[in-house]
Amino acid sequence: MIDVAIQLSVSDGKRRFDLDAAFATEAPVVALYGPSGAGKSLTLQAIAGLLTPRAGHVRVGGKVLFDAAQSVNVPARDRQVGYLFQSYALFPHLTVRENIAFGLTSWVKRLAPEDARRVDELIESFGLSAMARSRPATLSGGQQQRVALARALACKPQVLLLDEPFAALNPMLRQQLRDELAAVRQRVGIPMVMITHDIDDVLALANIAFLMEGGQVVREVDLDRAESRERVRSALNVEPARRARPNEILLRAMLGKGKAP
Ligand SMILES: Nc1ncnc2c1ncn2[C@@H]1O[C@H](COP(=O)(O)OP(=O)(O)OP(=O)(O)O)[C@@H](O)[C@H]1O
Repeated sequence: MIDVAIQLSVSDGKRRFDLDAAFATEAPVVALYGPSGAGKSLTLQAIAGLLTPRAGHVRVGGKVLFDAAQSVNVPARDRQVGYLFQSYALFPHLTVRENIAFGLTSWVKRLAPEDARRVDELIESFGLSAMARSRPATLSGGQQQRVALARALACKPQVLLLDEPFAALNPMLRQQLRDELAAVRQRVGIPMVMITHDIDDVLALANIAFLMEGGQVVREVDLDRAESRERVRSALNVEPARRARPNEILLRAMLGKGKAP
């Protein structure tokens, strides 16, 4: 269960943005979808504890991570949240293995034997064994994404937050890594909240999509409902003129961004 209701404002002196976002769902894969500047990244940062809302709450899997009324604000490092940043944010001077192990170590704490085993398992299961001693700059985009994903999972998160997980990848690789991510989610069994601009990501991975606009959640589409599925499935039979991206046309219509065919 992910239950988010947050109000916060950010300002750089000249501009101010007010976020007032709320959504709650039992669905395992949640997409936050919407135009640039809608407040999706700020929402993810507030869930992770990187930003503190002035009001509201963040509850994940029955745990209260933030509740303004009850003065609860679990520090980011204790939230058990895995965060995959848009550009992966890998440390260029560390090897693949060191990157994955990073959150499990510190200046004073060396990698414990059980953590080292976990890191090695992740390296193996993400197909990174051959490059475990390489640095990120020598890896392909897809390999870098796998390292970032393995790093996000290393500290056994209770939820995985993904900010545009496929944005940096070419279209061919994107489909392959969507499949891999779906398989990883099945394997680790934790919920995911994913930001995306790409309708195909929503269709391939999400159980529910929340459309964000102007700092608010303005609509939800339950992709598990038979009716929604039927509309998406019927997209495959639309006339040739619309065949370029039929899924996009339909989902845009459902999310209120255009006309249904
Ligand atoms: N510190 C800040 N000061 C002022 N405005 C900010 C600050 N941080 C973010 N914003 C603004 O808040 C709005 C929402 O930002 P956010 O990054 O959440 O958008 P987004 O929906 O994730 O967009 P994108 O899809 O382009 O990443 C944007 O207009 C952004 O410019």
